Amino acid sequence: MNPVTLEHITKTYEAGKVLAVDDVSLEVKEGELFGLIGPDGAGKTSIFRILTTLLLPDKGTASVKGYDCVKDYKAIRRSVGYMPGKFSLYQDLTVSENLHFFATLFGTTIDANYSMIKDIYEQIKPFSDRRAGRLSGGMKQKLALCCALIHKPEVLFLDEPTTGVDAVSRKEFWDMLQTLKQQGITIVVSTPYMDEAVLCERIALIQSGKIMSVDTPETIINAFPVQLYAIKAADIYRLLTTLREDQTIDSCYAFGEYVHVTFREGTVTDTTGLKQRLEQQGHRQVEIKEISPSIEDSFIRLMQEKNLSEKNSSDGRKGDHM
Ligand SMILES: Nc1ncnc2c1ncn2[C@@H]1O[C@H](COP(=O)(O)OP(=O)(O)OP(=O)(O)O)[C@@H](O)[C@H]1O
Repeated sequence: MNPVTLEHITKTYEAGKVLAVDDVSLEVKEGELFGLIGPDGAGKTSIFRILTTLLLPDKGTASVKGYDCVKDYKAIRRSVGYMPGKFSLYQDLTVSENLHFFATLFGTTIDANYSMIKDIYEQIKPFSDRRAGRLSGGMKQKLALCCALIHKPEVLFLDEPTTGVDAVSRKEFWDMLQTLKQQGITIVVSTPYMDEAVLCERIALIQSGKIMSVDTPETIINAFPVQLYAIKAADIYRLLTTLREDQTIDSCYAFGEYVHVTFREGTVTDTTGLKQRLEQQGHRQVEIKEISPSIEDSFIRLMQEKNLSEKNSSDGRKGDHM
């Protein structure tokens, strides 16, 4: 049996008014580094809290290591490690006091499981007498990871561990996850940073509580159905407005210094013609090139398709009442 499963999990708040998780089914495989990728409010934390038994689902079933997330909550709490999104350690306790505290809570000692945290703890050891509240973001994150690992969990849940952390610490953190994975721990990690998706073996793209796609990052990228273009001009904002009005263009959105564009199905993709039209409309330094999509492009495409199908089904329902 897969170590993490969700079957038709739904979670609402405020007496059903806020739909946070919408009929989600997922399986995470043994020893996998699995990413839950989505923006703020997508439902990632709600899913983590259900899997770590801190929240009850409205509907559906979930299990971790074969234990039911509702009935077997005690067994789950013993066998998982959880690093919540918000910094969860005791700010007034020192680094070593925090670690001792979490070890004691799980009925173990730092010495007993030191091999588990050694590589990470060695990096914060020089600050072992410093209060957690006075550590840098990257250090706090390393300490939180040590505390989540101190009882040798079989499954590790990390909710947005790199949010608000500098680029170097983010890189170091992902290197640590790769090392932990090699020790056989199943890791489920969430992030709003699309560039981190490619560091996972498989990912689920989540938006408004719905899973839009689950696969390897590579397969999701390869499934992008059309050719993508990047267009640049001296005035990027005016370029975006012009492109939105162009009848041949299906979608366009700002992406760094470029606008990413796909053409409508059935239209002849004439980039030379488009360049000329843009220049005739006063755009300067126009550049158009074919590019390969990134996970972020795939996410945007899936989101647009989801919105369109929801709109069509809602229009259909309205039509039924007429
Ligand atoms: N206790 C709550 N009461 C009401 N609404 C909530 C509550 N917790 C979460 N929500 C709402 O549920 C939706 C999903 O939130 P959730 O925290 O699970 O998403 P997330 O992807 O983890 O985003 P974030 O990073 O912002 O926490 C959001 O619309 C959020 O505002």
